[in-house]
Amino acid sequence: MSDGPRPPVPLNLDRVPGVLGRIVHERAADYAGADPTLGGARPRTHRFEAALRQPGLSLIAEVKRASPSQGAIAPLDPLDAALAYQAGGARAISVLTEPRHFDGTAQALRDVVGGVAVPALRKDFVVHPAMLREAAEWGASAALLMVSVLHEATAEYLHMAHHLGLDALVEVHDERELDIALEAGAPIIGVNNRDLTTLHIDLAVSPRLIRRARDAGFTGVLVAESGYRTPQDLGSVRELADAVLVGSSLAGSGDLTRAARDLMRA
Ligand SMILES: O=P(O)(O)OC[C@@H](O)[C@@H](O)c1c[nH]c2ccccc12
Repeated sequence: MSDGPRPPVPLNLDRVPGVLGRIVHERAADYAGADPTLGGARPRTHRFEAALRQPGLSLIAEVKRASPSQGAIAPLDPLDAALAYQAGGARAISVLTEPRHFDGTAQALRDVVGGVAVPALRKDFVVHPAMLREAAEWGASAALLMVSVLHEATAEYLHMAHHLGLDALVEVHDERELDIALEAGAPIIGVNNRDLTTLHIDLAVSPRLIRRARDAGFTGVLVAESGYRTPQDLGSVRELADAVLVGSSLAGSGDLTRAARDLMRA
């Protein structure tokens, strides 16, 4: 059996600025020396993509216990939180696995995968092929790939994710990154309203880049990410995006099922 795509050229993480730069350097150190081989190809189920393609705006609800911008959010039990989100109508669950800034763990993802019916996304700062192999081994349906980190290696990482049977949420924050994602042939593109180098949120970013993607003829799935707290906030993407990714406002709400339901009420 083939070992799949060749290991990619090393990433140049020194170009990544600010808070994001610090985190990706830490993650790269965590995985320095890890085995980059992927193993044999796994069948793609497109489960994550199918969940987001359902009619109406799909909710990806995030298990987020802490963040660099807010510090501690809530001491959630990951599986309880995911079940509550699912009961509130979430069509997919995003699980942070980054340990230092987001209080995430591998076990959180495994617990969620084992306990919910909807697909799960590994939300981490992927800087090494081993992180994708883990995502597949832990049962995730998808992994996050950030163009701001991977740059011209985005297509290669997308190919590796697909080889492992994973869908990829390819995240962009500006026009240049969007063009890289489109060029890479990403079937699912997420537009982050938060600039991860400064943590500043601008809800105008998602509608702007989603329009640009559609104008360029993109027929894949588009996800608006970050900063959504009220149904009114969703107004600017309701008719544009296929899905919205929401973490902090749900995770810190105290009643996750109700918060999910209330947010998505048209
Ligand atoms: O908590 P918020 O503002 O609802 O955002 C959720 C999600 O978009 C955010 O956690 C996120 C988007 N892209 C990321 C990349 C890494 C870590 C976290 C993220």
